[in-house]
Amino acid sequence: MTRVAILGGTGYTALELLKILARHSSAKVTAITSRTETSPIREIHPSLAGRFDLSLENLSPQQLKERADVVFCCLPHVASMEAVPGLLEVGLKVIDLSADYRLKDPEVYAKWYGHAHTDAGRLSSAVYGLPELYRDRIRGTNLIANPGCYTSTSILALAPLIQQGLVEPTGIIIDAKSGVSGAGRTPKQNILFAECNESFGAYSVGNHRHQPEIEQILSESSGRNVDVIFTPHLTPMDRGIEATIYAVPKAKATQQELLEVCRAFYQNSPFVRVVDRIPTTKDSAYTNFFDMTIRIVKDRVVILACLDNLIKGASGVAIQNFNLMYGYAETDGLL
Ligand SMILES: NC(=O)C1=CN([C@@H]2O[C@H](COP(=O)(O)OP(=O)(O)OC[C@H]3O[C@@H](n4cnc5c(N)ncnc54)[C@H](OP(=O)(O)O)[C@@H]3O)[C@@H](O)[C@H]2O)C=CC1
Ligand SMILES: CC(=O)N[C@@H](CCC(=O)OP(=O)(O)O)C(=O)O
Repeated sequence: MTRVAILGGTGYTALELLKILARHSSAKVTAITSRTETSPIREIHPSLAGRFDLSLENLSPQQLKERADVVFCCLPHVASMEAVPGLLEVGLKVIDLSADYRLKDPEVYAKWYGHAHTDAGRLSSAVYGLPELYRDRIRGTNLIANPGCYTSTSILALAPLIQQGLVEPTGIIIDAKSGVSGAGRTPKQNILFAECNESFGAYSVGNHRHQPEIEQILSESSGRNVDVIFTPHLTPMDRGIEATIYAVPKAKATQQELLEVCRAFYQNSPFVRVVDRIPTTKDSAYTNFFDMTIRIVKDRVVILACLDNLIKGASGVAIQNFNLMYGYAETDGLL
């Protein structure tokens, strides 16, 4: 059994992690933290009643080390890079769900997050936790930078065709839509029911922080200089992300040939489904699957992709990373 602690236990990603860990063959949750709450976890997340008896606690790194082997850090960015160094220093492994260790360049981080990086020395060694691209690196690391939800959708959709030189790496347009849980459980005005219900719109146009993350990972993994326009939208659903992506073809290939390239690329990836039909968010809701298809429309390749932002976009992929780090089956807890 691997002993697991969760930081930020009152939030949505923590809840999804706990639901998955409850059915994992080899993980035992031994601590769940909060800065302020001390209630039993079943009172904060009633769906966990009967599954976990733990209460929330405010624990130091040393106290966590006595109880756990690995920590899932479910804190907001900035708060996370304040917590992670202390956890690593006492010898814990860390899977960080925030954005704090995803970008390699601290200046790019400061520009997009509006905050100087306080643990910049670890950015080069943290491993980007997208198993479909970096399975081997994930196996040997102590610090996982778990990907963002829009980012996973966009990278998984584009990586095969960019790596194979089948679409131009520049001028790519990613038109993405997210359910409201993507914004977390911490209250904010734009996610109040009366603001977002029956309403739909774009936000952070041209300046969303997932744009440099998508470009960094697609460029690094393909060896090409990838440039995208990323436009996120908030849609009045609980959960799910859909991305419609437009790219210029670089070589002559039919729709079926492009689908076959993607199927071959993901043949050893149990959570990627390259399908013929157009996927919807309901197909992958509450699962760790990523669904994609391709159409050719006039002179563009159009990729359509969906995942559940809280599972494949956050807590599910975090468990995939945990499984790889500890040598468990990649699907443990997730099917
Ligand atoms: N929601 C999503 O779909 C996705 C989220 N992520 C990332 O995962 C992380 C967690 O997200 P999510 O669970 O949705 O967030 P929530 O807002 O639901 O929960 C975050 C938790 O962190 C704690 N917290 C809040 N502010 C601070 C702070 N300043 N210092 C320390 N702890 C704090 C809170 O717990 P308490 O107040 O009890 O201490 C809170 O419950 C974030 O970094 C997010 O960007 C990544 C991919 C997708
Ligand atoms: C709907 C919504 O608000 N979504 C969030 C993305 C959630 C996510 O993946 O966040 P991190 O990259 O910070 O971990 C946003 O646009 O900020």
